[in-house]
Amino acid sequence: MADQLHVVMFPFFAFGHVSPFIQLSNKLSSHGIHISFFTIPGFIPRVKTLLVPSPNTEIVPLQLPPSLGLPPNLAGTMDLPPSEAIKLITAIDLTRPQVKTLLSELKPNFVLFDFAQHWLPSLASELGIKAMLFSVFSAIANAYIVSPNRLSGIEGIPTVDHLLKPPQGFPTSKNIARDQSRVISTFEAQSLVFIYEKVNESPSNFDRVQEGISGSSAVVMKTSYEMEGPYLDFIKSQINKPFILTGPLIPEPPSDLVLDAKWDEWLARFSEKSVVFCSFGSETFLTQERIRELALGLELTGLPFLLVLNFPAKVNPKVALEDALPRGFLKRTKDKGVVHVGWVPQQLILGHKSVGCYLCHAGFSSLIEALMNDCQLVLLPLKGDQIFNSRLMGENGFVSAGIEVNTREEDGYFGKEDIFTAVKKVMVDVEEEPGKSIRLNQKKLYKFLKEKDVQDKFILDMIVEMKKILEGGFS
Ligand SMILES: O=c1ccn([C@@H]2O[C@H](COP(=O)(O)OP(=O)(O)O[C@H]3O[C@H](CO)[C@@H](O)[C@H](O)[C@H]3O)[C@@H](O)[C@H]2O)c(=O)[nH]1
Repeated sequence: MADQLHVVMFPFFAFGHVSPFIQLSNKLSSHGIHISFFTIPGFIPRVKTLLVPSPNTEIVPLQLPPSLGLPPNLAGTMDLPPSEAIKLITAIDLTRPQVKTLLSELKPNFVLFDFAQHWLPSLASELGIKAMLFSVFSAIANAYIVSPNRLSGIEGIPTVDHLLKPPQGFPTSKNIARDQSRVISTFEAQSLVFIYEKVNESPSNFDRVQEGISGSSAVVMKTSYEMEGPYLDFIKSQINKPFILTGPLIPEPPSDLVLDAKWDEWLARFSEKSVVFCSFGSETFLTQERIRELALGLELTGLPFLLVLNFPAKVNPKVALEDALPRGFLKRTKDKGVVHVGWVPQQLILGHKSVGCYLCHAGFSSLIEALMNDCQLVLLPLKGDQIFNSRLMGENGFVSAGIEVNTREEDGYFGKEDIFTAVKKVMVDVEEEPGKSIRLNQKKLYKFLKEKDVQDKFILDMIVEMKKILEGGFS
């Protein structure tokens, strides 16, 4: 089919990035778009369970160079100690010749790439292929962190003090601010500094994004006006490119449709919408102190809970968990709580009828998965974009469909009472404010996410925009 659009997907190889690229692939392939999905061997099993099988879709393995000593079956940053995560970016940079060969053979119309591959647009352009940066981050996070005017008037790497100030024109209202002038805390600003730092000769993530955007035919974002209107307007005012919004990309149900009996039976012991599911995505880890306070806070709520914890690579999870959990905790809570270490089928758990609340790090896909399953949100962001997702969704945010856990300005500390208070607001005190309004807003968003035609239109519009770009309607 000569007129079938062909799109190569080239995500950064961390699951939080691969996952939205898969969801977009599924939507596009269901509308007849041919998808070639680049991934590394360690990811193939997981990609296969989520990528809906279709004659329109193929997985294309990419080999990371062995010279960096990365594990051969690496499945993203979660398999690397945090200090080595940068190696994955370097390894992706080194795939450039391989990517060039693959793109010249595949001859797609478009390649969608991630924040790290700043070199991709020029390579694609040599081959007559259109490149588009697909940002898996929310507009609010993009607006605060990588808006081109972020570094205006700043010499060198921004400090925490610089990062405490939003870029000029960022839509702050007294609503979103932590106090009268600030959107984020000192602890949160500290987690952003690395984004602007060069590592050895490698460009900073900020510079990678700027270069990636500047070479793109359009910027593709996983969001919508309903969710992020003011932040989209701001980012559009800063970037002179067409924007394509994919909408929230409601995930297709995973192909292993059924929840393991082990989880299903345990969850089914509790009443409808009563269980607090608590997890932190694929690459966010809690310190021992945070684990202890979180566990005690969950116990205080008296609600049933499923707590999923993970630890950085090379840490012994059994030992780390034993050290972190309060003495006697597992015994005291054995009738109501489970603590699990390792991967869980998150979408299926959120979809279980007994799960009513999701306490999480505010990873963007995790938020959408919770909302589409009609779960209440308790937000405990720890770094980067999570902070802004949480401000967006939290009590005072534009969406205001969840509650943020109160944390300390200087070090992000929270105590068990902070967990208890936040959960109680959306799960117990539901006839009082703020729980009442938050639940109403959560329901509005749930309805928006469930409107199939509305969601489908984002993808139909995207296809129209892509055709326009090919016809020269856009640069
Ligand atoms: O045990 C697990 C853990 C995760 N997931 C899935 O993994 C995805 C995780 O998505 P998300 O929470 O958005 O991302 P993170 O894994 O936290 O990864 C990163 O990438 C996101 C961008 O997509 C950012 O928002 C996060 O801050 C960043 O940590 C979701 O589809 C989950 O369903 C599982 O199925 N099982």
